[in-house]
Amino acid sequence: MAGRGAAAGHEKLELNLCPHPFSTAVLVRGVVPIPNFADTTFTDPARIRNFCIIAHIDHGKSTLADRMLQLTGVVEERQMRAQYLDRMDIERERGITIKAQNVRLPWTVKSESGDEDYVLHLIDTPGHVDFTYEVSRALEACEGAVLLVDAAQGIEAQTLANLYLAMENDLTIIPVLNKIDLPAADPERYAAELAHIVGCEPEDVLRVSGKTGVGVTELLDEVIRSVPAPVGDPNAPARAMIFDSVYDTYRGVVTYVRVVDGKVVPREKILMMSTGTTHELLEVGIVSPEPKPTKGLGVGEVGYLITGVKDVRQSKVGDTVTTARHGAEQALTGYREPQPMVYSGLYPLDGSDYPVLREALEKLQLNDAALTFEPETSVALGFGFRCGFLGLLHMEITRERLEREFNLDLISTAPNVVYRVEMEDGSEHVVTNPSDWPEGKTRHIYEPIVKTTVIAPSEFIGAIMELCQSRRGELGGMDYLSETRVELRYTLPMAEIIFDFFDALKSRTRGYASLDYEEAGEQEADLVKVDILLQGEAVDAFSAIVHKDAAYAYGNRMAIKLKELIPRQQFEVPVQAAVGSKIIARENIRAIRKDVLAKCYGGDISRKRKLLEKQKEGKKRMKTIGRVDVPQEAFVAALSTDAVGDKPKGK
Ligand SMILES: Nc1nc2c(ncn2[C@@H]2O[C@H](COP(=O)(O)OP(=O)(O)OP(=O)(O)O)[C@@H](O)[C@H]2O)c(=O)[nH]1
Repeated sequence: MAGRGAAAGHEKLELNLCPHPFSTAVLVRGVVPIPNFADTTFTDPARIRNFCIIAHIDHGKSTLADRMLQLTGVVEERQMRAQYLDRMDIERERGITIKAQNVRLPWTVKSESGDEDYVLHLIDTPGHVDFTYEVSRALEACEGAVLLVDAAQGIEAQTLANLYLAMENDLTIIPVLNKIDLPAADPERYAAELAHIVGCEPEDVLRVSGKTGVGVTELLDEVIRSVPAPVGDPNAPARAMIFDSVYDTYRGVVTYVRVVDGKVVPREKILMMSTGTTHELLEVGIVSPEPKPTKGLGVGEVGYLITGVKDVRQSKVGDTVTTARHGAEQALTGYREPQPMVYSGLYPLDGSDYPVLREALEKLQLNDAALTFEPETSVALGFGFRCGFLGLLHMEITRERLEREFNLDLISTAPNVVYRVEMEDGSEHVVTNPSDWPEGKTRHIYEPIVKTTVIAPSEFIGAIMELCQSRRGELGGMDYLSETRVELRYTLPMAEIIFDFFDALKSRTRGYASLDYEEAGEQEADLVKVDILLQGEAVDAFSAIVHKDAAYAYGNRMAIKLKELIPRQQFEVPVQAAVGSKIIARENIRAIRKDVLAKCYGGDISRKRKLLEKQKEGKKRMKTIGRVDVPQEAFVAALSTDAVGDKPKGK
C-alpha cells in the first residue's frame, strides 16, 4: 500500500511557539532542507492533491494533522510536539486552532506498477464559529476535504456547517471517524449517521485514531485516490489566489497562495488585481512544515510569497495575484470580506497607556484583517477604541493578546451587535456603540439575525425550545439525525445568541448540545437604549441597547450591581436606570463619611498624615462622575462578564 514520505533532514528544531512558521524559521538553527523535496516545485499537477480537514471543535483535526506530519516524515519523532501547526501561544494553551495553516507533505503510493510519488497540501483549519471565514478560505484552495467526526460524539453542529460549506465549494468529501481508540467510541452507530448525511455507505466511512496513528496511512492513500488533481493552464498568464496573509516582524507580509494558472517565480513583478498595486517578489516558497524558498510555484501548488509589504491589508485575502507584465485579465472569484459582528470599547486602565494601545492594535491589525478599531472617548473611562470583532471568542483572544503581548491592562465595555435605525425625519444611523443611539423619534429599528442549528439528544428538545423561545427565536424546522439525536433550526436575534446563549444551552442539555450559526440578514425589532444614571448623570460605559421586554431586567441588575460596587459617599447617591427620560429602576447608595483617623486617637501627627496621604492616593484612582467618585475596580467589576450576561462561548 503506501510507503513512507521523504525523511526530514532537520538537525535541530527549536520548539519555538511563534504565531506562524516564519518567526520560527528565523530562530531555527541548522535546518537542512529535505533532499529533493523542496526543489520539486512545478510538480506535475496530476501528482498534487490539495485537501483540508474539517470538523467540529475538538474532534481532533490538529492531532490528525500531527500524525500526518509524522507519517510523511516531514517532522521527525523527536521533534514532534502536539498541535504542531498551531503556532500561537494562545492556540496551544487553549488547544484550539485560530489561524489556518498549510503544509506540504510528500507521499508515496506503492502499487504493482511501481511507486508513485505525490505531493499533498494539507490545510489545517480552525473549528470555532468565529473563524468560519478562515475555513471558507481554506476550502477555496482545496479539491477535497476530510470530514472528521469524533467516534464517541457523532455529528455536531459545526460538522454540518463545515460539510455544507465544503459541498458548496464542490469538494470531494472523505468521511472519517476519529478517536476510535476511545473506550466510549461507537463507530458502528456514528458511521451510519455520517454515511446518512454524506450520502455514502457506512463501510465507506474510514476509521482512524489521530492519537495512535491507526488508519492514517489508509486515509492518506484514500486522499490520493479520491481527491481530484488540480486543473489549470500552465501556459496561461499567472493567477494565484490569496487564501491567507500574515505579518511577520522580520519578513513583512507573508502571503499564502494557491496557484491556479501559470506560475510565479522570484524577482518577478506581481500585480494584486483588486488594488492594482505592483510589488517585486522577493521570495517564493513552500511550507513543509517550516518555510523553504523554492524556484517558484506552478499550477495547483500551494506556497508563500514575500514582497516586503508591511501591512496585510495590501495583500488582501481573496485577491488574485498575477504578473505585472502580460498578466491575467480576469481575476478569480474572491471570498467575502470578513465583517465585524460584535463591537466593544477597549480602554487602558492607565490612561497614559493610550498610545501603547493604539500601537498594539495597529500591530495586531497587520496580522488580522478582520479586526477594526477607531478612537472613541468615554466620560467614564477616558480615551479608548471602539473595536469590531468577528465574535466573542475573537474579541476575547484579541484582548488577551493585547494584554499579554503588549503588557496592557484593559477594560472592555459590554459587547454589542450592529443596529440600523431609521428616524421619523428619514435619516438613517448605523449604531455600533450605545452612546451613538440617535435622539428623537425612531421609525424602524433593525437588528441582525442568525440562522442557528442545534444538535442534541432528543430528550432535550423541550428544554432547547424553551430557551430559544425565551430568546425571541423562531423555529425553522426539526430533523432526526438518528433515533435519539435531533437537529433543531432556529432564527434568532444575533444579540441574543452571541453572549450567554451557548452557556445556557450547555447547562440545559448537560453539555450534550452543540451549536452553530450563520448571519441571516436583519429584522425589525422593538429595541431601546437603557442608560444608567449616577446622581442623575448618565454613565456612558454602562448604557446598553436591549429589547424592550428586557430593559427592566437589565436596568435593575445594573442598579443593584452598582449599589454593591460603588463605595458610600458623603452624600446619598441614587443609581437609576432610564429609557429616555423614563426611570425604570432605582437603588440608593446611602451617605457615609469615612473617617480614616477614627482609630488613630492622640499622639503622632506623622501617622495621621500618612493615613490622609493614603486616602488621597486612593481618591486619585477614582473617576469622578458628576460629584460621585467611582473606583476603577467598580467599572471593571460592573462590566465583567457575569454583570451583563455576556459570557463568551469559547471552549
Ligand atoms: N483518544 C483520542 N483522543 C484524541 C484523538 N484525536 C484527538 N484527540 C484529543 O482530542 C482533543 C482535541 O484534539 P485537537 O486535535 O486539538 O482538536 P481540533 O479539532 O484540532 O480542535 P480545534 O483546533 O479547536 O478545532 C485533544 O485533547 C486530543 O488529545 C484520538 O484519535 N484519540
